[in-house]
Amino acid sequence: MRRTRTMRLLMRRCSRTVFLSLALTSLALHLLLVALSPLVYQSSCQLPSLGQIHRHTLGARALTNDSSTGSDSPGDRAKTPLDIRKEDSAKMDIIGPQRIAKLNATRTKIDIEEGQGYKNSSTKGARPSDSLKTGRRKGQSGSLVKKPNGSAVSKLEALFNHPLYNIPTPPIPEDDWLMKVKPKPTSERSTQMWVSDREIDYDPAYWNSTSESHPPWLRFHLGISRWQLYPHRDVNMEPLTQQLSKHRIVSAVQRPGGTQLKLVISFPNYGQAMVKPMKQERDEESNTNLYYFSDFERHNAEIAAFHLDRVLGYRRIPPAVGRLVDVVKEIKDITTDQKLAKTFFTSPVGNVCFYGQCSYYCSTEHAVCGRPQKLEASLAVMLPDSSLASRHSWRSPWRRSYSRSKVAVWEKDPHYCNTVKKTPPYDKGTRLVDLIDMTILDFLMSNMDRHHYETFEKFGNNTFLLHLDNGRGFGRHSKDEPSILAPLEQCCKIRHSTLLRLRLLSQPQYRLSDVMRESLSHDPLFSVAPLLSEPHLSALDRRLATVLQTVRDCQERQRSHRGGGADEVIYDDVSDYKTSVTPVTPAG
Ligand SMILES: Nc1ncnc2c1ncn2[C@@H]1O[C@H](COP(=O)(O)OP(=O)(O)OP(=O)(O)O)[C@@H](O)[C@H]1O
Ligand SMILES: [Mn+2]
Repeated sequence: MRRTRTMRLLMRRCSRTVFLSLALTSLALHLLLVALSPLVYQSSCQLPSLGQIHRHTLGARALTNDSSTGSDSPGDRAKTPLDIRKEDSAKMDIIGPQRIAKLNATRTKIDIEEGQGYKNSSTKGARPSDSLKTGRRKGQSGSLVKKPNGSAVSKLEALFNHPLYNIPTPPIPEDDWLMKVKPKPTSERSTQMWVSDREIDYDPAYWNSTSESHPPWLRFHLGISRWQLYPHRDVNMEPLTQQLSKHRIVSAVQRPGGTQLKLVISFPNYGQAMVKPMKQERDEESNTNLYYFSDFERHNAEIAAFHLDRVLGYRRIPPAVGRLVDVVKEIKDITTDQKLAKTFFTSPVGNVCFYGQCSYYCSTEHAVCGRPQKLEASLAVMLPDSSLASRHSWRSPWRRSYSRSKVAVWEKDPHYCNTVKKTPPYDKGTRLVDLIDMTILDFLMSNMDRHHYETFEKFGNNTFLLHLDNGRGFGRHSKDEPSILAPLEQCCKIRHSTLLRLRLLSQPQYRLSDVMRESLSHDPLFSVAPLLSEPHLSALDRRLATVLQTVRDCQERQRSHRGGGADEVIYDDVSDYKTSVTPVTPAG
């Protein structure tokens, strides 16, 4: 009896040991698995390419769940593109042919009426955009409107709450995201162990599959889709712009290519930005004797263009913010670019200046100068490197001649659009109306320099157009440039969703100049001076009226030529809402 009991006791102890060791082995295996599968970011390539961009390697250390990049504010940890991918992205407002096709299956009723931004139950109580503060600021003065419940709301919030900016959409298919997060094959681990000698300047990168561990610039990259650069009410916008304007700059080099001086700077979390320095005072108008191709690039135009693009509901310009850069501490002292370093000097009044190397205005006479060291600049978040997401550059069919004597074909041939319409990629899909969207943006800011536009190659011809390089906008407020509208005038086509938003912006309760003033008041440089002077803001309203008049003229011409029938001027991208959409009528 006693022996049997001892045996049973021994057996129990033995099996406990076996279970314990099994559990320990399993735990160890799990830990090993976690350690060997850091998650990286890829489109066609993977994180090593990211390492190439920054001349550093990161992924090998992305082994832990520790999100201590030391830079993200608690607000960063809200909903991110990755989270959005996982959940129903019903709040994302992207108008594209594919999406519209899908909408046929998911008919949604929204009620768009003149001045009835709160009628849609789905947007009732919607949070104001995270990138917009609710507090009243100087730039908001006179821009408050009454909600149906009597409380006041800013015009910009009212605009962004409007159903036209909150069209429910089905989830975005996996292939419609520009970048992917996927487990990194373990074999590449060793290549990522290389450590740069300037490592000390950068934060350790503990990134994994959880979006909270990603820095805002990476979240921005992961949030780019086939139809837009970032979603409406992007919770990442505030942390992203905060970092651009405040983060320590650890590297500054000249960006090669292009005609004018610009820099690429890097942050400790490996984020990068394209920097354009201030070259012209806000209230200065471009010299009328300068051709558009020899005009200065303006830092405030880059910033204002980003705001305008967002206000128009396009979201096709990379976020850009203003910053007072210390030209000594944040450029001269840290640059590894010898060519750039050589061009620094102190002006007769003691300001630190530099001019860099480029084909236009890179000389002592055109140097950019700090006061005495602080220089205003625009910082635009860099798109994913082309080794990760290649872009196609398209020559605009309405490109100007870039010659003092030649005239472009479109300037001589009023039927030029008939040729363009038959030419790929303008003969199919939304390319033509996308180009006209861009035309409207350019006319509003009077940018004559849109010689090219870009698209992400991954999405082929069926995608949005990137509106990069907006520095030559907002040069003159006292004059409009009707020739910029040539594509709209000659093709007489406009996206319905664009037209509806433009009409909304022409109404007093959403007035374009008011929402732009308010939007720009959130830029850090607002404390130095408003990004756009009042005459520039008024010019926006005047030009918007011209765009709407051009559309009406087109419709009138069409009616008189062909009689009644369908409206061929409007490209119908909102037909699914037609039953419930009451057209927004223009003011006046
Ligand atoms: N935010 C960005 N991220 C990545 N690349 C960018 C970004 N903005 C611009 N670029 C790229 O850099 C190139 C040069 O920038 P940009 O056009 O603004 O400068 P530029 O001096 O005006 O050039 P150009 O004289 O050719 O018009 C652009 O053609 C574009 O491909
Ligand atoms: Mn340019």
